[in-house]
Amino acid sequence: MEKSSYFLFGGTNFNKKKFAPDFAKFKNSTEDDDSNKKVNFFVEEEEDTEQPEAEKVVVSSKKRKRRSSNSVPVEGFDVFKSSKKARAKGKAEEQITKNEIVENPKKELNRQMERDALSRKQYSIHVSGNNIPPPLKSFAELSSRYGCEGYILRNLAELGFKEPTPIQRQAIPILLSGRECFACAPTGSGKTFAFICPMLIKLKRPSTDGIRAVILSPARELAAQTAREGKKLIKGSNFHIRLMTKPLVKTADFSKLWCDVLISTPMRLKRAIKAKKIDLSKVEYLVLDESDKLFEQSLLKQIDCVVKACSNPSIIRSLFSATLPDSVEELARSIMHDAVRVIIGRKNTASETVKQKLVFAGSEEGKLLALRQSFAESLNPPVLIFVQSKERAKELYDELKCENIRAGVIHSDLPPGERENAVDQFRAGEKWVLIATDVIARGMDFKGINCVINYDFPDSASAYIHRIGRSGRAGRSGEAITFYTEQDVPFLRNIANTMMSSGCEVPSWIMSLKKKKWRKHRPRRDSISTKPKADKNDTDE
Ligand SMILES: Nc1ncnc2c1ncn2[C@@H]1O[C@H](COP(=O)(O)OP(=O)(O)OP(=O)(O)O)[C@@H](O)[C@H]1O
Repeated sequence: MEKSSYFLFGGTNFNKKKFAPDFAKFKNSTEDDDSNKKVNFFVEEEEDTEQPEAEKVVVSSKKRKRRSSNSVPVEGFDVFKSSKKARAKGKAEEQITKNEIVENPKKELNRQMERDALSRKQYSIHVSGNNIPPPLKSFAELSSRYGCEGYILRNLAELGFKEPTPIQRQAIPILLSGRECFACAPTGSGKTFAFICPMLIKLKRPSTDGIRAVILSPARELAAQTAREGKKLIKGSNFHIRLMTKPLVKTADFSKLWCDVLISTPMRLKRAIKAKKIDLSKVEYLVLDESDKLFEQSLLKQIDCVVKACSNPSIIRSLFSATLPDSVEELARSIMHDAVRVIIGRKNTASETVKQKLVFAGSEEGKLLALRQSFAESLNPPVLIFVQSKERAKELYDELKCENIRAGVIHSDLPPGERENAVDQFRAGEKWVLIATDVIARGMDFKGINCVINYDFPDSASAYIHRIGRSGRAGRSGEAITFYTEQDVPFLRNIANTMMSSGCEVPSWIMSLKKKKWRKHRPRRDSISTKPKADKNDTDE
C-alpha cells in the first residue's frame, strides 16, 4: 500500500494474516469481500442489485437518477460530488475570466460571486450569512491566501490528503476570516480537520501565555481521538495540544503547563473550572464538536459553565456535527455573532456510502439467532454492534465472549483504562467484533469498519445516522443492518426516511406507515441472556 493511503486509512486494520487460523472458520463467504481493500479515491457508484419481483420497494428519486445514468466514477469522497468534467468546466471558466480585462470592480465582484456559487454547487455546499469567503480550491491556497506555515501543508500531504473535503473547503476560510460558524456535514467527511486546521493557522505561533483554544467533545474516546488527530497536524511545530485527563484535572497546575489547545469533555473541564485550576479567559477559539449532543439537556449546565469561562470578548466559536436539529440552530444563533451556516449535502442525512438494511428479528431470541447465523455464514470484521444500554452490552458480551469471534465490549461502567483498551484492541484488529453502547456512536473514526449492526433499534434518527456513520468513512463503502421487533415498528418510518434520503431502498409497506414523533425510543426489552438466572447474576458484575 502506498505510504500516503496507509496513513490515511490505517485506522482499524483487521489482520487476516495474523489471525489466519481463526479467520479460516469464517472464510467462505467473506472471501469476495475485500475487507482489506485499499481505499479508492475513485469511488464507483454502488452496484445495483436485482430486486425480487415479489418485494416491491420504494426507490428514492436520487437513486432513480443514479440508476438511469451510466455509472461514472466520482473522484474523491462521494460527498465531493465533483466529476472531472465539472472540474474541467470550472477551469475553463476561470481562464476566460482571467483573460478578460477587469475594468469595472463591481463587475469583477459579481463574477467572483458567480464563481463561488459554481464551486459551492459543485461540492454541494450550502451557506447562509453575509460576506462569506470563497471555498478553498486546494490546500495550497492555505499558504497563498492565508499565509499558512509549511509544517501544516507538509503534515496534510503526509497524511495523504490530496484535496480538501467539501466541509474543509468552506469552513476553513470562514474560520480563517474570523467569522463564527455552525456546520453540518455527513459522518466521516473530515470535520475534525475543518476546525483544527484554521485554529492552528490563526494561532500562528505557540505561546506560553496560557490556553488559547478549546475543543469540547461529548465523550472521552472522541476527545482522545481528536487530540491524536490534532497532534498529527502539529508535527514539526512547537505547539502543545493536550487532552484533559482525570489526573490532569486533579493534579495539574495549568498556569505552569504549556498548552495551546486543550481538548476535553464538558464534565472534566467544568471540574477544573470549578476547582479554579484553569484560566480560560485568553481562549481565542472554542469548538463544540458534536454540538447537538453537547446541547442536550444533560450537558447544558457544563457547556454553559465552559462558555462563560471563555470570557475573551473576541472569541471565535464554532459548532460542528453531522446532525443539526432546528432547536440547536436556534440556540446557536442566539449565542453566536454574525455566524455563517454551512450545510454539506442535505441536513441530517446518513452517509451515502453505507448500504443500509432493516431486518425483522421477531424477538430477543430471534436477534441472537440472526446474529449468530450471520456470523456463521460470513463474518467480515471489523464489525461494530450497538445495543441500547450498558446492561444489555454486558449481556450480549457474556453470550458472545466464548465464541470464536473475538468480541470486545465498551460501555460507561468500565473504568477508563478498560474503555481505552477496548478501543485500541478493536483498532489493532485484535478484537473483530466490538459490542458498544452509544458512548462510541459519535465521531469515532474506525476507518475499516465493514458492518455496523444495530442490535437494538436506535433511540432517534440522529442516533441512527451517527451509529451507522462509523462505517463508510472517508469515501469507503460500508454496511449497516438494523434489527427490529414489534416494539420498534412504530418508529420504522422515521429510519426509513433517513434511508431513503441517502439513496437506499425501503419496502413500500414501511413507507406507508404513519410517521410517529419520537423522543427517546428505549423500550423495555427482554433480557438477551440465555443463561439461567443464577448464572446470569454471577457474570453480570
Ligand atoms: N482532505 C481529506 N482527504 C482525505 N481524507 C481526509 C481528509 N480530511 C480528513 N480525512 C479523513 O477522513 C476521515 C474522517 O474524518 P473525520 O473523523 O474528521 O470525520 P467527521 O466528519 O468528523 O465524522 P463524524 O461526523 O463521524 O465525527 C478521517 O480518517 C480523516 O483522516
